[in-house]
Amino acid sequence: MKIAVLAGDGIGPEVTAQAVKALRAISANNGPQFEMAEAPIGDAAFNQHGDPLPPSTAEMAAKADAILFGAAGTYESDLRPAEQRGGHGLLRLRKQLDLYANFRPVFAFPELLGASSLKREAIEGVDLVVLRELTSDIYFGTPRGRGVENGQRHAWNTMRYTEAEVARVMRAGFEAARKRRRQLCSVDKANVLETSQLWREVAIEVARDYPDVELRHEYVDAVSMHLIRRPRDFDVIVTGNIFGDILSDAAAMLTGSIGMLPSASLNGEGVGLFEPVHGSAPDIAGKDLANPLASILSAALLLRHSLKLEAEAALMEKAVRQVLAEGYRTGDIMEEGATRLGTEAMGDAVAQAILKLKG
Ligand SMILES: NC(=O)c1ccc[n+]([C@@H]2O[C@H](COP(=O)([O-])OP(=O)(O)OC[C@H]3O[C@@H](n4cnc5c(N)ncnc54)[C@H](O)[C@@H]3O)[C@@H](O)[C@H]2O)c1
Ligand SMILES: CC(C)[C@H](C(=O)O)[C@@H](O)C(=O)O
Ligand SMILES: [Mg+2]
Repeated sequence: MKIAVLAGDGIGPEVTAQAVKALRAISANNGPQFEMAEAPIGDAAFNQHGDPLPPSTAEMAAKADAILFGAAGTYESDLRPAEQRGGHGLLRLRKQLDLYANFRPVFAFPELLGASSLKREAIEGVDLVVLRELTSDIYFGTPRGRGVENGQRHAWNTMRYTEAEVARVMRAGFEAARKRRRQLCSVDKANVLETSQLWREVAIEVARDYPDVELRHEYVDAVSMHLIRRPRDFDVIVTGNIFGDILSDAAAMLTGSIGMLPSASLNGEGVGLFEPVHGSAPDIAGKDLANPLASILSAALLLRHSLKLEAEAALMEKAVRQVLAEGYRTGDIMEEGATRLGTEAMGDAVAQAILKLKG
Protein backbone atom coordinates (compact mmCIF):
# COMPACT_ATOMS: atom_id res chain seq x y z
CA MET A 1 0.00 0.00 0.00
CA LYS A 2 1.61 3.20 -1.24
CA ILE A 3 1.19 6.43 0.67
CA ALA A 4 2.47 9.69 -0.83
CA VAL A 5 3.58 11.96 2.00
CA LEU A 6 3.39 15.65 1.02
CA ALA A 7 4.32 17.53 4.19
CA GLY A 8 4.61 21.05 2.72
CA ASP A 9 5.34 24.18 4.71
CA GLY A 10 5.38 25.62 8.23
CA ILE A 11 4.00 23.16 10.76
CA GLY A 12 3.08 20.78 7.89
CA PRO A 13 6.29 18.70 8.22
CA GLU A 14 6.11 18.78 12.05
CA VAL A 15 2.58 17.38 12.33
CA THR A 16 2.90 15.03 9.34
CA ALA A 17 5.95 13.40 10.95
CA GLN A 18 3.73 12.46 13.93
CA ALA A 19 1.07 10.94 11.63
CA VAL A 20 3.81 8.93 9.91
CA LYS A 21 4.95 7.74 13.37
CA ALA A 22 1.39 6.60 14.12
CA LEU A 23 1.22 4.73 10.80
CA ARG A 24 4.56 3.04 11.59
CA ALA A 25 3.15 1.95 14.95
CA ILE A 26 0.20 0.40 13.10
CA SER A 27 2.69 -1.51 10.90
CA ALA A 28 4.77 -2.77 13.85
CA ASN A 29 4.53 -6.42 14.98
CA ASN A 30 3.17 -7.85 11.73
CA GLY A 31 0.67 -5.08 11.03
CA PRO A 32 -0.16 -3.93 7.48
CA GLN A 33 2.90 -2.54 5.69
CA PHE A 34 2.94 0.87 4.02
CA GLU A 35 5.37 2.13 1.43
CA MET A 36 5.67 5.81 2.32
CA ALA A 37 7.45 8.18 -0.05
CA GLU A 38 7.85 11.93 0.44
CA ALA A 39 7.57 14.63 -2.22
CA PRO A 40 7.74 18.44 -2.09
CA ILE A 41 4.68 20.72 -2.41
CA GLY A 42 3.95 24.38 -1.66
CA ASP A 43 6.66 26.96 -0.96
CA ALA A 44 9.14 24.16 -0.24
CA ALA A 45 8.63 22.89 -3.81
CA PHE A 46 8.52 26.37 -5.35
CA ASN A 47 11.84 27.34 -3.79
CA GLN A 48 13.47 24.09 -4.97
CA HIS A 49 11.81 23.55 -8.38
CA GLY A 50 10.12 26.86 -9.24
CA ASP A 51 6.72 25.13 -9.05
CA PRO A 52 4.48 24.57 -5.98
CA LEU A 53 3.30 21.30 -7.55
CA PRO A 54 6.22 19.82 -9.51
CA PRO A 55 5.20 17.19 -12.13
CA SER A 56 7.11 14.52 -10.17
CA THR A 57 4.98 15.24 -7.06
CA ALA A 58 1.72 15.25 -9.04
CA GLU A 59 2.65 11.95 -10.70
CA MET A 60 3.66 10.27 -7.45
CA ALA A 61 0.44 11.42 -5.79
CA ALA A 62 -1.72 10.18 -8.66
CA LYS A 63 -0.10 6.72 -8.54
CA ALA A 64 -0.34 6.31 -4.76
CA ASP A 65 -3.15 4.51 -2.94
CA ALA A 66 -3.53 7.50 -0.66
CA ILE A 67 -1.99 10.92 0.01
CA LEU A 68 -1.10 12.27 3.44
CA PHE A 69 -0.87 16.04 3.15
CA GLY A 70 0.42 18.58 5.72
CA ALA A 71 -0.04 22.27 4.88
CA ALA A 72 1.02 24.56 2.05
CA GLY A 73 1.74 28.24 1.75
CA THR A 74 2.99 31.17 3.77
CA TYR A 75 1.61 34.68 4.18
CA GLU A 76 4.29 35.98 1.76
CA SER A 77 3.63 33.52 -1.07
CA ASP A 78 -0.16 33.85 -0.62
CA LEU A 79 0.02 37.42 -1.92
CA ARG A 80 2.23 36.77 -4.94
CA PRO A 81 0.33 37.11 -8.23
CA ALA A 82 -0.90 33.65 -9.30
CA GLU A 83 1.14 33.66 -12.54
CA GLN A 84 4.34 34.34 -10.59
CA ARG A 85 3.86 31.53 -8.11
CA GLY A 86 2.39 28.84 -10.39
CA GLY A 87 -1.01 28.90 -8.70
CA HIS A 88 -1.57 27.08 -5.43
CA GLY A 89 -0.03 23.59 -5.21
CA LEU A 90 -2.81 22.13 -3.07
CA LEU A 91 -5.65 23.59 -5.14
CA ARG A 92 -4.06 22.28 -8.33
CA LEU A 93 -3.66 18.82 -6.81
CA ARG A 94 -7.29 18.71 -5.62
CA LYS A 95 -8.44 19.71 -9.12
CA GLN A 96 -6.12 17.33 -10.99
CA LEU A 97 -7.30 14.39 -8.90
CA ASP A 98 -10.94 15.56 -9.06
CA LEU A 99 -11.27 15.34 -5.27
CA TYR A 100 -14.69 16.95 -5.15
CA ALA A 101 -15.95 15.65 -1.80
CA ASN A 102 -14.13 17.03 1.23
CA PHE A 103 -15.38 15.53 4.50
CA ARG A 104 -14.51 17.50 7.63
CA PRO A 105 -15.83 15.62 10.68
CA VAL A 106 -16.39 17.80 13.73
CA PHE A 107 -16.51 15.66 16.86
CA ALA A 108 -16.45 17.07 20.37
CA PHE A 109 -14.29 14.54 22.20
CA PRO A 110 -15.82 14.03 25.67
CA GLU A 111 -12.25 14.08 27.01
CA LEU A 112 -11.79 17.66 25.73
CA LEU A 113 -15.01 19.37 26.85
CA GLY A 114 -13.11 21.29 29.53
CA ALA A 115 -10.45 22.49 27.09
CA SER A 116 -12.86 24.36 24.83
CA SER A 117 -13.44 28.07 25.18
CA LEU A 118 -17.15 27.28 24.75
CA LYS A 119 -19.40 26.05 27.55
CA ARG A 120 -19.44 22.30 28.20
CA GLU A 121 -23.28 22.21 27.85
CA ALA A 122 -23.04 23.88 24.45
CA ILE A 123 -20.70 21.37 22.84
CA GLU A 124 -21.36 18.08 24.65
CA GLY A 125 -22.49 15.47 22.11
CA VAL A 126 -21.52 17.46 19.01
CA ASP A 127 -20.96 15.07 16.12
CA LEU A 128 -21.38 16.56 12.67
CA VAL A 129 -19.70 16.52 9.27
CA VAL A 130 -19.12 19.47 7.01
CA LEU A 131 -19.05 18.13 3.46
CA ARG A 132 -17.40 20.81 1.38
CA GLU A 133 -17.45 20.76 -2.44
CA LEU A 134 -13.77 21.06 -3.33
CA THR A 135 -13.15 21.40 -7.07
CA SER A 136 -15.42 24.19 -8.27
CA ASP A 137 -17.07 27.45 -7.07
CA ILE A 138 -15.31 30.82 -6.93
CA TYR A 139 -12.01 28.99 -6.32
CA PHE A 140 -11.86 27.74 -9.91
CA GLY A 141 -14.47 29.73 -11.88
CA THR A 142 -13.32 31.81 -14.83
CA PRO A 143 -12.96 34.60 -15.77
CA ARG A 144 -10.76 35.76 -12.95
CA GLY A 145 -8.10 38.42 -12.93
CA ARG A 146 -6.99 41.92 -12.16
CA GLY A 147 -6.79 45.04 -14.26
CA VAL A 148 -7.01 48.81 -14.37
CA GLU A 149 -10.12 50.60 -15.60
CA ASN A 150 -10.60 54.39 -15.56
CA GLY A 151 -7.40 54.66 -13.53
CA GLN A 152 -8.81 52.31 -10.83
CA ARG A 153 -7.39 48.92 -9.98
CA HIS A 154 -10.08 46.31 -10.14
CA ALA A 155 -10.22 42.54 -9.69
CA TRP A 156 -12.80 39.85 -10.43
CA ASN A 157 -13.58 36.22 -9.65
CA THR A 158 -16.44 34.06 -10.87
CA MET A 159 -18.62 31.84 -8.73
CA ARG A 160 -19.77 29.06 -11.03
CA TYR A 161 -21.37 25.64 -10.56
CA THR A 162 -22.78 23.13 -13.03
CA GLU A 163 -25.69 20.90 -12.03
CA ALA A 164 -23.47 17.81 -12.35
CA GLU A 165 -20.96 19.28 -9.90
CA VAL A 166 -23.70 19.99 -7.37
CA ALA A 167 -25.44 16.65 -7.87
CA ARG A 168 -22.37 14.51 -7.23
CA VAL A 169 -21.40 16.18 -3.97
CA MET A 170 -25.06 16.20 -2.88
CA ARG A 171 -25.23 12.43 -3.48
CA ALA A 172 -22.07 11.99 -1.41
CA GLY A 173 -23.82 13.96 1.33
CA PHE A 174 -27.00 11.87 1.23
CA GLU A 175 -24.96 8.65 1.26
CA ALA A 176 -23.02 9.89 4.29
CA ALA A 177 -26.25 10.93 6.05
CA ARG A 178 -27.69 7.45 5.49
CA LYS A 179 -24.82 6.00 7.51
CA ARG A 180 -25.37 8.57 10.27
CA ARG A 181 -28.49 10.26 11.70
CA ARG A 182 -30.20 10.76 8.31
CA GLN A 183 -30.31 14.54 8.43
CA LEU A 184 -28.86 16.66 5.69
CA CYS A 185 -28.59 20.44 5.88
CA SER A 186 -27.82 22.04 2.52
CA VAL A 187 -26.19 25.42 3.05
CA ASP A 188 -26.36 28.17 0.43
CA LYS A 189 -27.04 31.85 -0.15
CA ALA A 190 -30.04 31.37 -2.47
CA ASN A 191 -31.53 34.72 -1.46
CA VAL A 192 -28.70 36.43 -3.35
CA LEU A 193 -26.75 34.09 -5.63
CA GLU A 194 -27.77 32.31 -8.85
CA THR A 195 -25.24 29.57 -8.09
CA SER A 196 -27.03 28.99 -4.79
CA GLN A 197 -30.45 28.86 -6.46
CA LEU A 198 -29.10 26.13 -8.74
CA TRP A 199 -27.53 24.45 -5.68
CA ARG A 200 -30.89 24.36 -3.89
CA GLU A 201 -32.83 23.11 -6.96
CA VAL A 202 -30.39 20.25 -7.45
CA ALA A 203 -30.47 19.40 -3.73
CA ILE A 204 -34.26 19.00 -3.94
CA GLU A 205 -33.97 16.85 -7.10
CA VAL A 206 -31.32 14.54 -5.65
CA ALA A 207 -33.31 14.25 -2.40
CA ARG A 208 -36.03 12.36 -4.30
CA ASP A 209 -33.67 9.35 -4.39
CA TYR A 210 -33.21 9.55 -0.62
CA PRO A 211 -36.70 9.71 0.93
CA ASP A 212 -35.28 8.22 4.14
CA VAL A 213 -33.04 11.27 4.68
CA GLU A 214 -34.49 14.55 5.96
CA LEU A 215 -33.35 17.52 3.86
CA ARG A 216 -33.42 21.09 5.06
CA HIS A 217 -31.98 24.29 3.60
CA GLU A 218 -30.32 27.05 5.54
CA TYR A 219 -28.51 30.24 4.60
CA VAL A 220 -24.77 30.33 5.19
CA ASP A 221 -24.86 33.47 7.36
CA ALA A 222 -27.48 31.95 9.67
CA VAL A 223 -25.62 28.63 9.81
CA SER A 224 -22.46 30.35 11.02
CA MET A 225 -24.53 31.42 14.04
CA HIS A 226 -26.53 28.20 14.50
CA LEU A 227 -23.30 26.16 14.45
CA ILE A 228 -22.24 27.91 17.64
CA ARG A 229 -25.73 28.27 19.18
CA ARG A 230 -27.20 24.81 18.54
CA PRO A 231 -24.44 22.62 17.05
CA ARG A 232 -26.15 19.36 18.06
CA ASP A 233 -28.89 20.09 15.49
CA PHE A 234 -26.50 19.30 12.66
CA ASP A 235 -25.66 15.89 11.26
CA VAL A 236 -24.35 16.33 7.68
CA ILE A 237 -23.89 19.83 6.26
CA VAL A 238 -23.34 19.97 2.49
CA THR A 239 -22.09 23.21 1.08
CA GLY A 240 -20.00 24.84 -1.62
CA ASN A 241 -16.25 25.31 -1.67
CA ILE A 242 -15.95 28.82 -0.19
CA PHE A 243 -18.77 28.47 2.35
CA GLY A 244 -17.36 25.11 3.49
CA ASP A 245 -13.90 26.57 3.93
CA ILE A 246 -15.19 29.26 6.27
CA LEU A 247 -17.78 27.19 8.16
CA SER A 248 -15.34 24.37 8.90
CA ASP A 249 -12.80 26.68 10.57
CA ALA A 250 -15.62 28.10 12.72
CA ALA A 251 -16.89 24.59 13.52
CA ALA A 252 -13.37 23.57 14.56
CA MET A 253 -13.83 25.56 17.75
CA LEU A 254 -16.59 23.16 18.82
CA THR A 255 -13.83 20.55 19.19
CA GLY A 256 -11.55 22.86 21.20
CA SER A 257 -9.04 23.77 18.50
CA ILE A 258 -8.39 23.85 14.76
CA GLY A 259 -5.56 21.45 15.67
CA MET A 260 -8.18 18.72 16.26
CA LEU A 261 -9.93 18.78 12.85
CA PRO A 262 -8.99 16.16 10.23
CA SER A 263 -10.32 15.85 6.67
CA ALA A 264 -10.72 13.40 3.80
CA SER A 265 -10.94 14.53 0.17
CA LEU A 266 -12.44 11.82 -2.01
CA ASN A 267 -13.94 11.19 -5.42
CA GLY A 268 -15.36 7.74 -4.86
CA GLU A 269 -12.89 6.02 -7.20
CA GLY A 270 -9.25 7.00 -7.27
CA VAL A 271 -6.72 8.13 -4.74
CA GLY A 272 -7.91 10.05 -1.64
CA LEU A 273 -6.11 12.96 0.02
CA PHE A 274 -6.06 13.30 3.81
CA GLU A 275 -5.08 16.50 5.57
CA PRO A 276 -5.65 18.48 8.72
CA VAL A 277 -8.03 21.41 8.17
CA HIS A 278 -5.53 23.91 9.58
CA GLY A 279 -2.79 25.65 7.64
CA SER A 280 0.96 26.12 7.97
CA ALA A 281 0.59 28.26 11.16
CA PRO A 282 3.71 30.45 10.62
CA ASP A 283 3.28 31.91 14.13
CA ILE A 284 4.13 28.60 15.82
CA ALA A 285 6.19 26.83 13.10
CA GLY A 286 9.50 25.31 14.16
CA LYS A 287 8.71 25.63 17.88
CA ASP A 288 7.37 22.15 18.67
CA LEU A 289 4.05 23.77 19.64
CA ALA A 290 1.67 22.48 16.96
CA ASN A 291 -1.04 20.00 17.83
CA PRO A 292 -0.43 16.91 15.64
CA LEU A 293 -3.79 15.25 16.44
CA ALA A 294 -5.60 16.64 13.36
CA SER A 295 -2.89 15.11 11.21
CA ILE A 296 -2.96 11.80 13.11
CA LEU A 297 -6.77 11.70 12.87
CA SER A 298 -6.41 12.38 9.12
CA ALA A 299 -4.12 9.33 8.89
CA ALA A 300 -6.90 7.34 10.59
CA LEU A 301 -9.34 8.54 7.90
CA LEU A 302 -6.76 7.48 5.29
CA LEU A 303 -6.69 3.97 6.74
CA ARG A 304 -10.50 3.82 6.78
CA HIS A 305 -11.42 5.35 3.44
CA SER A 306 -8.54 4.66 1.06
CA LEU A 307 -6.93 1.51 2.47
CA LYS A 308 -10.14 -0.04 3.85
CA LEU A 309 -8.41 -0.84 7.14
CA GLU A 310 -11.34 -0.09 9.47
CA ALA A 311 -9.96 -1.94 12.51
CA GLU A 312 -6.63 -0.10 12.27
CA ALA A 313 -8.38 3.25 11.75
CA ALA A 314 -10.54 2.69 14.83
CA LEU A 315 -7.46 1.66 16.82
CA MET A 316 -5.64 4.86 15.88
CA GLU A 317 -8.65 6.94 16.94
CA LYS A 318 -8.91 4.99 20.20
CA ALA A 319 -5.23 5.68 20.89
CA VAL A 320 -5.82 9.44 20.44
CA ARG A 321 -8.73 9.34 22.90
CA GLN A 322 -6.69 7.34 25.36
CA VAL A 323 -3.88 9.89 25.32
CA LEU A 324 -6.43 12.68 25.89
CA ALA A 325 -8.10 10.68 28.67
CA GLU A 326 -4.69 10.32 30.34
CA GLY A 327 -4.56 14.14 30.49
CA TYR A 328 -1.95 14.88 27.82
CA ARG A 329 -2.48 18.12 25.90
CA THR A 330 -0.70 20.41 23.47
CA GLY A 331 -0.86 24.16 24.22
CA ASP A 332 -3.94 24.88 22.06
CA ILE A 333 -6.10 22.44 24.08
CA MET A 334 -4.41 22.90 27.44
CA GLU A 335 -6.57 22.93 30.58
CA GLU A 336 -5.96 23.00 34.31
CA GLY A 337 -4.48 19.84 35.74
CA ALA A 338 -3.41 18.47 32.33
CA THR A 339 0.14 17.62 31.25
CA ARG A 340 1.45 19.82 28.47
CA LEU A 341 3.33 18.13 25.63
CA GLY A 342 5.10 19.41 22.53
CA THR A 343 4.34 18.19 19.00
CA GLU A 344 6.92 15.38 19.05
CA ALA A 345 6.04 14.15 22.53
CA MET A 346 2.33 14.08 21.64
CA GLY A 347 3.20 12.03 18.53
CA ASP A 348 5.27 9.66 20.67
CA ALA A 349 2.41 9.30 23.19
CA VAL A 350 -0.07 8.34 20.45
CA ALA A 351 2.40 5.89 18.87
CA GLN A 352 3.01 4.30 22.29
CA ALA A 353 -0.74 4.04 22.89
CA ILE A 354 -1.19 2.32 19.51
CA LEU A 355 1.54 -0.22 20.35
CA LYS A 356 -0.03 -0.90 23.78
CA LEU A 357 -3.54 -1.30 22.35
CA LYS A 358 -2.18 -3.80 19.81
CA GLY A 359 -0.82 -5.78 22.77
N1 LIG B 1 -4.48 23.15 3.79
C1 LIG B 1 -3.55 24.06 3.76
O1 LIG B 1 -2.47 23.84 3.27
C2 LIG B 1 -3.83 25.38 4.39
C3 LIG B 1 -4.99 25.60 5.13
C4 LIG B 1 -5.19 26.86 5.70
C5 LIG B 1 -4.25 27.87 5.53
N2 LIG B 1 -3.14 27.61 4.79
C6 LIG B 1 -2.06 28.59 4.68
O2 LIG B 1 -1.37 28.59 5.95
C7 LIG B 1 -0.88 29.90 6.22
C8 LIG B 1 -1.41 30.37 7.57
O3 LIG B 1 -2.81 30.59 7.47
P1 LIG B 1 -3.75 31.00 8.70
O4 LIG B 1 -2.95 31.66 9.73
O5 LIG B 1 -4.91 31.70 8.14
O6 LIG B 1 -4.34 29.60 9.23
P2 LIG B 1 -3.65 28.47 10.15
O7 LIG B 1 -4.63 27.36 10.24
O8 LIG B 1 -2.31 28.12 9.64
O9 LIG B 1 -3.49 29.18 11.59
C9 LIG B 1 -4.55 29.84 12.24
C10 LIG B 1 -4.27 29.86 13.77
O10 LIG B 1 -4.46 28.53 14.28
C11 LIG B 1 -3.28 28.07 14.90
N3 LIG B 1 -3.07 26.66 14.53
C12 LIG B 1 -3.22 26.12 13.30
N4 LIG B 1 -2.92 24.81 13.33
C13 LIG B 1 -2.59 24.51 14.60
C14 LIG B 1 -2.18 23.32 15.24
N5 LIG B 1 -2.05 22.16 14.58
N6 LIG B 1 -1.90 23.38 16.57
C15 LIG B 1 -2.03 24.53 17.25
N7 LIG B 1 -2.43 25.69 16.69
C16 LIG B 1 -2.69 25.68 15.36
C17 LIG B 1 -2.14 28.94 14.34
O11 LIG B 1 -1.08 29.00 15.24
C18 LIG B 1 -2.85 30.27 14.11
O12 LIG B 1 -2.87 31.02 15.29
C19 LIG B 1 -1.33 30.78 5.07
O13 LIG B 1 -0.28 30.88 4.15
C20 LIG B 1 -2.49 30.03 4.46
O14 LIG B 1 -2.68 30.29 3.09
C21 LIG B 1 -2.89 26.40 4.25
C1 LIG C 1 -4.85 26.90 1.74
C2 LIG C 1 -6.20 27.16 1.18
C3 LIG C 1 -6.10 27.27 -0.30
C4 LIG C 1 -7.22 26.09 1.61
C5 LIG C 1 -8.58 26.37 0.99
O1 LIG C 1 -9.05 27.52 0.99
O2 LIG C 1 -9.17 25.42 0.47
C6 LIG C 1 -7.41 25.94 3.12
O3 LIG C 1 -7.92 27.09 3.71
C7 LIG C 1 -8.28 24.74 3.43
O4 LIG C 1 -9.24 24.90 4.20
O5 LIG C 1 -7.98 23.65 2.96
MG1 LIG D 1 -9.46 26.71 5.14
